Amino acid sequence: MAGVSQMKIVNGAAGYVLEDVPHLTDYIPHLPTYPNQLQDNPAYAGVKQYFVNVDDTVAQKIVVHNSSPRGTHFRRAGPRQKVYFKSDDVRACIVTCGGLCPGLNTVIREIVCGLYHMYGVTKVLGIDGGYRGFYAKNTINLTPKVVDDIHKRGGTILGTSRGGHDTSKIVDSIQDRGINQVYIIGGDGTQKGAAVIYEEIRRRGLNVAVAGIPKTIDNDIPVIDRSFGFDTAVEEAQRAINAAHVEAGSFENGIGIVKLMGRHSGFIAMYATLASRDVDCCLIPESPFYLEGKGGLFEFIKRRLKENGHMVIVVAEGAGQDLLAKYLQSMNQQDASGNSLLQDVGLWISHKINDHFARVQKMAITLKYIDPTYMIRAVPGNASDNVYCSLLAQSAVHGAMAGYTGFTVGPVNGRHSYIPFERINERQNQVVITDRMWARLLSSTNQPSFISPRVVAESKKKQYKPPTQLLDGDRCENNH
Ligand SMILES: Nc1ncnc2c1ncn2[C@@H]1O[C@H](COP(=O)(O)OP(=O)(O)O)[C@@H](O)[C@H]1O
Ligand SMILES: O=P(O)(O)OC[C@H]1O[C@](O)(COP(=O)(O)O)[C@@H](O)[C@@H]1O
Ligand SMILES: [Mg+2]
Repeated sequence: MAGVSQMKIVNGAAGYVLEDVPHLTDYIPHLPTYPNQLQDNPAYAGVKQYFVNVDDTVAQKIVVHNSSPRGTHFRRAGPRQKVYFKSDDVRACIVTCGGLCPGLNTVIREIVCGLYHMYGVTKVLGIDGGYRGFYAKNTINLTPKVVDDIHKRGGTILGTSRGGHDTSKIVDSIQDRGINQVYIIGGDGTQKGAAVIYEEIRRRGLNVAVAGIPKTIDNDIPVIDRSFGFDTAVEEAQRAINAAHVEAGSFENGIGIVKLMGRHSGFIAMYATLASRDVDCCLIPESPFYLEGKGGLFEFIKRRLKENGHMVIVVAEGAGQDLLAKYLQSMNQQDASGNSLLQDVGLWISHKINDHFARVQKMAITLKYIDPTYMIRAVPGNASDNVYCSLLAQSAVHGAMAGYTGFTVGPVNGRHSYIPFERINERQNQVVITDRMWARLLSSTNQPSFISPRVVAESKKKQYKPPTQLLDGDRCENNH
């Protein structure tokens, strides 16, 4: 695209590649620097080598062979010895966009407290109601006192929205308010919005750092190990699965169906299934399935009911949409952000199962459908997500103070890194059904793979690789 800055790529020895993030000095040379005041902070005085070395980078792939090139790396997140902002000059703002996610308030809290306690920054504005809040709403002054206990609440104290991204109005507002650090918390759509905001800021030559913090319960953001809120959502989903199991187990031929969020990525359904062990079948968008005939869902349900007398099915909201489109008239509706609005696969599948067992099998079943929808995301972050959110927020603050911009922060193989927007926005993270994690799921539920033996044989013939090949998925959790 014309006018879009190029990703900074640095090549090194033995196939080393650094996919670097932009720095304010790339387009505003000779910016003054200041010593990082953290070096005088008693809390960090005892930390051996507290500052990150400017050359530290994080490898994207950590499973390598002796002949492998060193591969792609990202800049390591963390505090730098030199900063590019004087504390008194910083005017930061925080915005939350897209759907809710456990931990949003924790990230807000830790950005405010991180700026205040680590860097002495006192001017932090909250943008009310997502991107459109930049130009259509008032701002909120955020201080450590205001955010003190917000991490205990679900949602976002700033409010959020879909749609309403108007780049030039947003950047006008940033400029008019004298904001020089923009913290943008949101999912795949939001990070795309952050990338165009960064480009416009750069085009105008503004001394403004743009930092993205990836949020989504769907875990559909690539490169990073996982997105915050995902862990909490999987934990909350257990409650729905437990209820489905209890209900199903209490009736003869009981079937419990739980629909879980996951528009294009089935991570919540997959992890909730693996965690629960009560699930007999998990259906996700990445793995097409069919209902009738040999190897189909109906045949499997009949067998499981015969063996166990009851069963639990977990279905991700984006699963089977192609099947539904065949039966129902596709409405092709979109939300304000342009995300497609899905048909209710849970209701549809419940209806199909009821109908099949009544009409074709002439067998009495009791089916209970549970749709916890927003209950898995409108909750505060759990302990692990809260710690994770704090690290994300602090890494973002360190990056912006050090003059980095146009980046999303996140852990890559456990090490927090600054990742260029291009890499975050180029694709969606999805369950790789040829990776081991999905195989683990299949072996734990013993459900059909819904792939015919002929297709498996043909794809094996086509894609034969030596048995020691590295797996394709770039995320460690898929490849354990
Ligand atoms: N391609 C895009 N360019 C600019 N802004 C976008 C783009 N996609 C989405 N947005 C904006 O990002 C915000 C959040 O997007 P949405 O898809 O609703 O949620 P999420 O960020 O959680 O995926 C919305 O305000 C939307 O207008
Ligand atoms: O009803 P809403 O608010 O549009 O949210 C529904 C969608 O939000 C999600 O929870 C996650 O969406 P984002 O993280 O992309 O905002 C999806 O799983 C779900 O499809
Ligand atoms: Mg999204």
